Amino acid sequence: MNVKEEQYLKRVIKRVNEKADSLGETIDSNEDQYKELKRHTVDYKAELDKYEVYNYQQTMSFIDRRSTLETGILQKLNYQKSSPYFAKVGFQYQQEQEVEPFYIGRYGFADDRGEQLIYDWRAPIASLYYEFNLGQGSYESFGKIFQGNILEKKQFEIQDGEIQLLVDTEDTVNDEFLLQELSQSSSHEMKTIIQTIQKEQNEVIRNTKTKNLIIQGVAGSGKTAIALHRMAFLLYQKRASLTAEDILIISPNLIFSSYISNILPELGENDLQQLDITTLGKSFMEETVSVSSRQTELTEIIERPNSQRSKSYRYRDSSEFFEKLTAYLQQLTQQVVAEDLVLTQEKILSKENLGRFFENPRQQPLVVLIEQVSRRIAEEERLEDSKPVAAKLKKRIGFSNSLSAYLNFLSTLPQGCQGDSDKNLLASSDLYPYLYFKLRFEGIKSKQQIKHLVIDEMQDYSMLHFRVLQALFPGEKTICGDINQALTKDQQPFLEELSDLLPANQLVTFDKSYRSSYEIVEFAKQFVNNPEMTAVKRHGNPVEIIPVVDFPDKLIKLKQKLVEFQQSRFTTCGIICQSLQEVKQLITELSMPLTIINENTSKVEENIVLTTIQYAKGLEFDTVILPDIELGQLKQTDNRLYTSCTRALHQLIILTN
Ligand SMILES: Nc1ncnc2c1ncn2[C@@H]1O[C@H](COP(=O)(O)OP(=O)(O)OP(=O)(O)O)[C@@H](O)[C@H]1O
Repeated sequence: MNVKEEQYLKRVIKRVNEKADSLGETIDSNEDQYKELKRHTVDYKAELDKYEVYNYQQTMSFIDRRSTLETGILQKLNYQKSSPYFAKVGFQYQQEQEVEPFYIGRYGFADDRGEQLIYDWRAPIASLYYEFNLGQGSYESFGKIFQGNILEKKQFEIQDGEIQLLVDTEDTVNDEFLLQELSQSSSHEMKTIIQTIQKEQNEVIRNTKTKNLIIQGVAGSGKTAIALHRMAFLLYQKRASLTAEDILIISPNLIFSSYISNILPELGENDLQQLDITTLGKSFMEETVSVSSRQTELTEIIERPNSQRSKSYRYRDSSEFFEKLTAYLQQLTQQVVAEDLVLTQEKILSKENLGRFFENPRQQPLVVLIEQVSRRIAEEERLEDSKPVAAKLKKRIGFSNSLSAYLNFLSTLPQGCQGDSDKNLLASSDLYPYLYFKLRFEGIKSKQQIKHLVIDEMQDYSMLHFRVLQALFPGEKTICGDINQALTKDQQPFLEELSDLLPANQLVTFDKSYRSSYEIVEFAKQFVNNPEMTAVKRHGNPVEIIPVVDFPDKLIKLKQKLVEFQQSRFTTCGIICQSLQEVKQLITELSMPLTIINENTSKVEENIVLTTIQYAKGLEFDTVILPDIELGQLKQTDNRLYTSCTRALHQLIILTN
């Protein structure tokens, strides 16, 4: 029992309560005022002129907006009543005698007298907690560096207004706290990690300078968590110029979107917009053509990697495909300048001179370039109208729109690689190649005013995806993923290519895994070639490998494990299959409440989940069961097996044929 800290906590909670009570009263009186105004406008409808009505409406909308704001503040105060802060730093500024205490919490709090009793975890002063051990420390605020000595660091676990745990720590974040945090059971929603952000993670979260930040990290190293905390930090830091509407997250599927959707609201910010890559791509298409499902293509590539379809889909990610696409675009330009241009009966522009107009260092879209060139020719040759010139040049391309030109390009590809796009249905694997083509052919107007793009699971996108995204969203980006978790391809030159593509980038690498127990990380490491990967020293059960002889035997053993899970302290279990076929078989045989995750699943309702790695990636479960692994698979490198194993926090069970 630390009397001083108990007293401070009481004082803070008292002030929070006072503020919450007074705000509660204000909200109630706002509500009364709103109702009163509404009643008045209804009762006196016939007598009010249009200006009075307008005035009433304006006042009501103002009250409404104020109430929304105040209700948000009240929610934060209610949280603070129970758990106002989690850390304290005692800091002695250089050349000062006094040691000032700073308490750090999820939200900041100043009482009515303006005394800052709690600092938001994103405030500059909180860097002292995340970045420094006891001793010398500094932080930057408004461009000024404040230096001094950190003489005290405490970490708290406060629940229901009571101190449950209090430790003095010399380090940045105390290990005991981290381990306690990591040993908790998971839920189907991602949690905030503000209490235990690690030094190297903090540097990324607080990085405001890098335009394109790329985070390559081993499974469970906190990439997604960090990317989201970084957004919360930027929203706080740049609140005058950045709002939640300015940020867009590209997420791999619906279930992942729902898994991460509560982080920003928990941190007191509005939720961020999320879109999958196909929906985003489709929003840039003016044509009324449909686009097939990316998830169906991914399933084909994962489950039948050698089928002709898979080869054709994967071909679109290859450098050969990109070279052919670029060459085709060049050929179209060549066609435009291949012959002399008859301007009038007397005037002919030689093809050599025409060619000079078409030098294109700024890589303008071909159609735009033709229009510009036509205007220049008309000006130089004193023609009345540039349109007939443009029409003649466009005719030489042979296609009136990007889609027909792109479909023609597909027909020039080697047999078996042409794919199955047509004028009514574009294959998902053709969507971004097509958008790239369109960008270079007639251009795409960027509609969205997105200032920051977050791309998670970067390894599952091709360079063409990134080329298009960079062209459409030239602003800031946070891109994270793990090349060893690539679902569909060998990603060796991926990071180099990505770095070359994005200007002003910084690549950060994380090797420490926080999600899984030591035993699980050590086991999973054998499936990838990454000796750098390390685990937090949090021990758990050994990985269980259970041989099964046939399907009925498998069912018995699987059911038994599920019963054990239900009796354990764990709350979430993921059964991750190698194929959809296995999922289908298990659905009919496992007669118990479980949630099947597929393309359309947006919420997990049950504790047990049945799915494939395509949908489980990015997620996590206390217990993971892999029901259909061949013994031979355990002896070789395998991205998908690595990804599957690392979904587990505490327990990994593998049933082998
Ligand atoms: N500093 C931390 N303190 C507490 N928990 C952490 C910390 N860093 C990461 N974690 C936890 O580790 C788990 C993995 O985090 P996250 O999903 O962000 O990792 P990831 O690198 O995106 O994983 P993957 O690539 O395997 O999907 C989460 O449960 C997260 O809360």
